[in-house]
Amino acid sequence: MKKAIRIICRNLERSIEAKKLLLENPDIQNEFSKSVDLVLNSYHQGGRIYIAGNGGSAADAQHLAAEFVSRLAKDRAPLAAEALTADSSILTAIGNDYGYDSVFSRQIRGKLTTHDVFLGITTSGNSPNIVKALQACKEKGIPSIVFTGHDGGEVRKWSDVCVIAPGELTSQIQEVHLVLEHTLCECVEAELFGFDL
Ligand SMILES: O=C(CO)[C@@H](O)[C@H](O)[C@H](O)[C@H](O)COP(=O)(O)O
Ligand SMILES: [Zn+2]
Repeated sequence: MKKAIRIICRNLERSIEAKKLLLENPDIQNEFSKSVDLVLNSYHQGGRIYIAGNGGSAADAQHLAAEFVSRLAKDRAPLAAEALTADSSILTAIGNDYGYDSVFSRQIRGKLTTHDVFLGITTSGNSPNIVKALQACKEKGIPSIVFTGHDGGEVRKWSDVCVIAPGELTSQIQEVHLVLEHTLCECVEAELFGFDL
């Protein structure tokens, strides 16, 4: 029991430390602001946001898509958004027939237009299916954003906007990503629906 208390306090300190680094870094904040502009631009053109990630970041992709389509905090019209992680038939068919690295890139080729925007979430910045997804976006002229960590990894080379969350550990980076994701939705809905922030 005592051990659990020590660990929760340690983890809270770690989470606060990573978030504090973002609070003090205008370059990352500026890059984040570009991600809001890209998403707004897509909605203004009648497009939508498509989101993908692996593991905890797949859950984040679905969490964020749900908030766009349903709502974050205030009542408003639904916003079109889709997580590319949610259809087990599509994921298993592509995984089985073309390989796991292609699970997102093939959906991007099939579903997205240049009016849409893709958001990849990867703490390492090196998950091959996210790298391939960004390459597919480049090929098709689809705007792309990544929320990543560490030095930005491979995804940094292929994305239009790359927001690098501070933190040494995957969990810390994911906890910063969640703040970015909620803030992205909050900023987009405030702008589109005239909410005060
Ligand atoms: O949630 C966690 C760890 O907190 C894990 O499920 C984690 O998301 C998985 O290991 C992912 O495969 C990591 O992928 P990525 O963030 O490096 O792209
Ligand atoms: Zn996790």
